[in-house]
Amino acid sequence: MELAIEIKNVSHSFGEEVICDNISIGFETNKIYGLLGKNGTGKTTLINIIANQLLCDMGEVKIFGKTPTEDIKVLDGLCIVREKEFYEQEYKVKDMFKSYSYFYENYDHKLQEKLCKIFEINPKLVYKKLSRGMKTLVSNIIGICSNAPITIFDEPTIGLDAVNRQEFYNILLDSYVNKKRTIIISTHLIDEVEELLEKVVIIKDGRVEVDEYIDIVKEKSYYITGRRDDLSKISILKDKTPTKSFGSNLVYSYYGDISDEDLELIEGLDIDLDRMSLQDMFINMNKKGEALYE
Ligand SMILES: Nc1ncnc2c1ncn2[C@@H]1O[C@H](COP(=O)(O)OP(=O)(O)OP(=O)(O)O)[C@@H](O)[C@H]1O
Repeated sequence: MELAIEIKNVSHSFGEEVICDNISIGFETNKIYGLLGKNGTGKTTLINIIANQLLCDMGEVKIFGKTPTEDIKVLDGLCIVREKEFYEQEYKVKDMFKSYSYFYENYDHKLQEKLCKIFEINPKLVYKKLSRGMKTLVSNIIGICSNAPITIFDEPTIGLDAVNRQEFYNILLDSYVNKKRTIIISTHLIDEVEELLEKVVIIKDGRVEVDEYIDIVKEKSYYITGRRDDLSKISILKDKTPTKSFGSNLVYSYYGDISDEDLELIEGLDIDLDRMSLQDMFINMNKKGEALYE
């Protein structure tokens, strides 16, 4: 297993606030990752550290086996796509494409033309006159056409309508199938990326909560429903708070393995075991569950 990015024991704080707390992740080559986390969990901070745009307090990041200090050229293999890029606002879109294309040795100009037609972007327009969604599309087109060995999309569908969101992900997948590379999509809109992802990394409270193949994540995500007294016999639910209750029935959301003893009990008792979607798993994992009113 070759690693495109190796994050080793990275910690970073802004003032007193710990954002990354000893994070270690290996992003493999030629896989599509979802980097998931609630607002403010540090996804962008981590991306900035990967891109060497922010120096972490501790730990190190290797790109294809080397830190940027060892070889600054490793950063050439990286394309970061985000809304707040430092684009020259007065440039025409076509000039922007041209200047960005120089950074990427495998930039696909033909695909760029096709994508402009599909997304109805007029390359002759001045960038600052584009709508918010169109600006996002320009960034995404650069990201797709870069063919960079590592492409990171930070919230790539901000401002896009439902049609363009779907179209963007379809095109991204086609492009990936045509040329395999490491793609990381940082988002909290999980439903729309679920089908695309091969691996999922979930960040919570500055730590890596999940780093797993999506099929395994799905296999380990359950809703467990039954009567309160039956469910009290299931050991994995001890000390857990139910997600919902209706009458004498409770629903628990559970992520993890289920022991054979618990499975036997579940089969023997009147308990339902249902799969939980990635989105629901993410929401339940991050739920605070505090009452709004006393
Ligand atoms: N330059 C900075 N100085 C101080 N605090 C910062 C700075 N950049 C980010 N933060 C703080 O670090 C935390 C993580 O921010 P970050 O932008 O990395 O989160 P995120 O997971 O990308 O969030 P979102 O999903 O909302 O974009 C936030 O509390 C944010 O206020």
